[in-house]
Amino acid sequence: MAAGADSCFLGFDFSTQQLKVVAVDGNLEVIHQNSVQFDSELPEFRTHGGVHIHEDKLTVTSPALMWVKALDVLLEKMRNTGFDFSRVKAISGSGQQHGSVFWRKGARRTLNQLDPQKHLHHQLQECFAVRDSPVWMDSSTSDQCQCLETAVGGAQRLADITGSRAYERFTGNQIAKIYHSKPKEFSETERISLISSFASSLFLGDYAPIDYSDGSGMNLMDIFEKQWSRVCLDAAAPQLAERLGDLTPSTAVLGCVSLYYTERYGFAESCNVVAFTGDNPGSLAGMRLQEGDLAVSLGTSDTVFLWIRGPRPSVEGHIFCNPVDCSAYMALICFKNGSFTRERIRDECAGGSWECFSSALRATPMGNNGHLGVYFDVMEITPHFAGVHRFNAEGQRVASFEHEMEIRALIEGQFLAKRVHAEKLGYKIIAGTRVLATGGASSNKDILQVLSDVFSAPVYIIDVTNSACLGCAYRAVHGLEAEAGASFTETLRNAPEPQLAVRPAPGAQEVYAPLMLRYAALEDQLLKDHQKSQHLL
Ligand SMILES: Nc1ncnc2c1ncn2[C@@H]1O[C@H](COP(=O)(O)OP(=O)(O)O)[C@@H](O)[C@H]1O
Ligand SMILES: O=C(CO)[C@@H](O)[C@H](O)COP(=O)(O)O
Repeated sequence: MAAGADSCFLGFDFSTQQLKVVAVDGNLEVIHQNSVQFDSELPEFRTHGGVHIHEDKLTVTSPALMWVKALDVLLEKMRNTGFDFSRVKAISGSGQQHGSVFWRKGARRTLNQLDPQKHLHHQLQECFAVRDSPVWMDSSTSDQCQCLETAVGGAQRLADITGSRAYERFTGNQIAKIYHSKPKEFSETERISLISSFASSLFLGDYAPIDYSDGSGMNLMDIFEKQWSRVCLDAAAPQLAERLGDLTPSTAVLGCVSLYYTERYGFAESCNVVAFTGDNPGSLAGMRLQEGDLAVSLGTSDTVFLWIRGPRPSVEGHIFCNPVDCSAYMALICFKNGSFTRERIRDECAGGSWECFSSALRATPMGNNGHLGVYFDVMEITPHFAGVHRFNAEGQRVASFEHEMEIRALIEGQFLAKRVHAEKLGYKIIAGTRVLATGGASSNKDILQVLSDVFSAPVYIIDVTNSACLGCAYRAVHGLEAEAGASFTETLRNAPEPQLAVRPAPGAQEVYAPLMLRYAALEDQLLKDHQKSQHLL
């Protein structure tokens, strides 16, 4: 790698609950980490878990200005620790996927003329035509999803173009909802960004393009042609192409940081901004996923993702363009009931302590003596139903489990679901399979042990639980070399390898192989019951 050891690269992650940053030096060693928690450090925005859940329980938004203020606070925290911004050669970053920011007419001029004497949030407060941005947890756009699928010729046809059938959180459907429900705000909008491209716009002092990988999560982009799909744009809203701007390769250098950052924080004028992307694509880069590996991210959402070459989009799961290799793809499955559900069960069954939660996992046997649970506190994405459902070893529904059993049922249920759905996508666990874990809950070894047992495969972790930040610091390094043709793997060959965290316990395969079949059948039945109750069958 070309950079000297005294140079440095930053990776930001605008995720659901916090803004985080990781800095690596020219030897790819992590030299700084910092974060801003939205709920506790920016209480004036009154978020819970970084979001506002509206009265209908379906609409979920976050104030765009909160993310701007978080950046003010984060950069000041870094400066207060003596962080030397003049060493930074390039930055990149990621954002929670699918969320959208609606810039008001005139916002571009404000971005172009940022005054280094003032905070960003003071200057940008009038710049959003829609103050509360829809985020990935929103599930209020079923009607728009139906319209889009009808317009293109069905769910599979939409997946063949965009990599996914219509999903409520996907940006095109969210834009269609805003167009119909807030026509005035829509007409005042000059640009629509994803959270990732909104964040890079803050650094560039100008509108940044949406990258191919995060752009794949919109139901608007043709993932094979890597351009907007005319039929999808037309189905969502008028004059959308001009409001979305161009798409860009995820490895592209977009320009240099604006004067605001050089004058206020001492960044070098030559500091490059490499395209920002989605947090899951960022994690793929951070874990340096190889073909054959399976990554499990245990953040606010839980996701499973894979590196793939010959994508075959289907009506389950998503195909995104690969963020580090333009000729490849990634498959992703998202589960909405992740950390918040684990926190609820921790509070109800383990006195609010992760240590007690872990003790319960250690005290209970693999397979939970046949007790199985499905814990969907909110409408799940994969599969699409809600509710808490508990079953005893005989398959009979029961109303409750004792505390320790409940904790194991939750974690086993979450991981059985991941394996069942990964295998539905065609993934096979074979000898040599590595499961790479990341996200906040990957710091919990007892949770990782269950993951390893359910998948009957060793689990690896990287030092930094936030692989999206690390991945984006790596992408910043690679961005400077990508134009000359260097591959991500070559550029990152000296980065630390993921470390083995846990191996499956003896006998795990025998316990979980039959449980997987049982879980899959149960989930199918619960889905059918839900569809019947909604008159969908
Ligand atoms: N020791 C732990 N055991 C299990 N979960 C944990 C532990 N520590 C933190 N977490 C979970 O990590 C979550 C945050 O994960 P993170 O990946 O940072 O989220 P995001 O990137 O979506 O903001 C918290 O909501 C919390 O539930
Ligand atoms: O919707 C998805 C992926 O499709 C989520 O994974 C979001 O990208 C949110 O990420 P976290 O904040 O939970 O990491």
